[in-house]
Amino acid sequence: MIEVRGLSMRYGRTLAVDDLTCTVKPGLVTGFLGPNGAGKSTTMRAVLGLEVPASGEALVDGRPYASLRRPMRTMGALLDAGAVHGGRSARDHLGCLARSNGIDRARVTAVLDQVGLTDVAGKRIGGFSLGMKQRLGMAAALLGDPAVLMFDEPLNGLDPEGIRWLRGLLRSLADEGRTVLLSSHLMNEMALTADHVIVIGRGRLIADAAMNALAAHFQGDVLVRTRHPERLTAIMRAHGGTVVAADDGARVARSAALSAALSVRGLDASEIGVLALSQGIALVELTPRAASLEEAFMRLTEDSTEYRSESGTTPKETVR
Ligand SMILES: Nc1ncnc2c1ncn2[C@@H]1O[C@H](COP(=O)(O)OP(=O)(O)OP(=O)(O)O)[C@@H](O)[C@H]1O
Repeated sequence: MIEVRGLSMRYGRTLAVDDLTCTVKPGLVTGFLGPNGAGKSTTMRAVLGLEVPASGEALVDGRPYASLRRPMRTMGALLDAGAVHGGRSARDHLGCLARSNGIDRARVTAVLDQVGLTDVAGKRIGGFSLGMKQRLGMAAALLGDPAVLMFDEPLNGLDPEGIRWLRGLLRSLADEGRTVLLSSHLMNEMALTADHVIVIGRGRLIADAAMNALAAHFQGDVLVRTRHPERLTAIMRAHGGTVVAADDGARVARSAALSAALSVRGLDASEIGVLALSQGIALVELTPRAASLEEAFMRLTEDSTEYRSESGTTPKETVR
């Protein structure tokens, strides 16, 4: 388990992490999401004890990482896949790590196999692609067979096959009961990878929710096009619908040119159709629209920016 409690991190005048509290639980793949500069890497560095917090703390299995007796056996991390000695072979690199951490040499062979690098284990790391370096970084993180794993943007540089492989690996690690945290700034990628998401914006917690709860929270709307928007809006509101003018877009058919587009939430398409019929209102279009998680993410992180510009503070909105 990883616990972050009231963590704040500063770089000079920049408050990179602002009173962040969250828990990463075992048995789940947890996505750590936020736009560029949100504070994900800084939080991960704090978890590894690489930065000193301005306040608060980050604990791994109940203890600060720096105080762990055998850190690599408790937690494996990959922050920067490029930060390896290019002159060594993959096997030598892992062998050195194993030796200096008192880890059985047999683990080197095991993790090389686990990440699919056995065939190139004797080659110099300098000639590795970014995807291969990501796999090597994974191997190093797995070397101590730790119960907690943390990866910063591990999907970067992987081709589609590599991404599929990594998703399978993360799933199997979580299924073994390990704690798995990975960061990304791409919500759609995370939707296919994570069971749970922690979203931050400008260093503050925006959402901490199961992936399916987040998807349900951001259900899509129904696009309704009619020549009688006022009457239809009134009847839909009377029946619990939330109605706003919809973005008409550029692709309005000529037959719909005189109509207005409405975005409706709280009523489904069939309910809207029945209400329109009951009032004798013709509909030009009735389209349920699914919100992608990428949109949900944009809306979540936009909210934090909006509040900031209005009041100078960002609220802690936890979607549950
Ligand atoms: N070494 C540093 N010195 C000064 N400022 C820094 C340093 N590292 C990060 N920052 C600042 O702290 C904030 C958080 O950065 P961080 O790298 O943690 O965000 P991130 O969510 O990981 O972003 P990305 O997705 O771009 O990696 C940003 O405003 C960034 O400019």
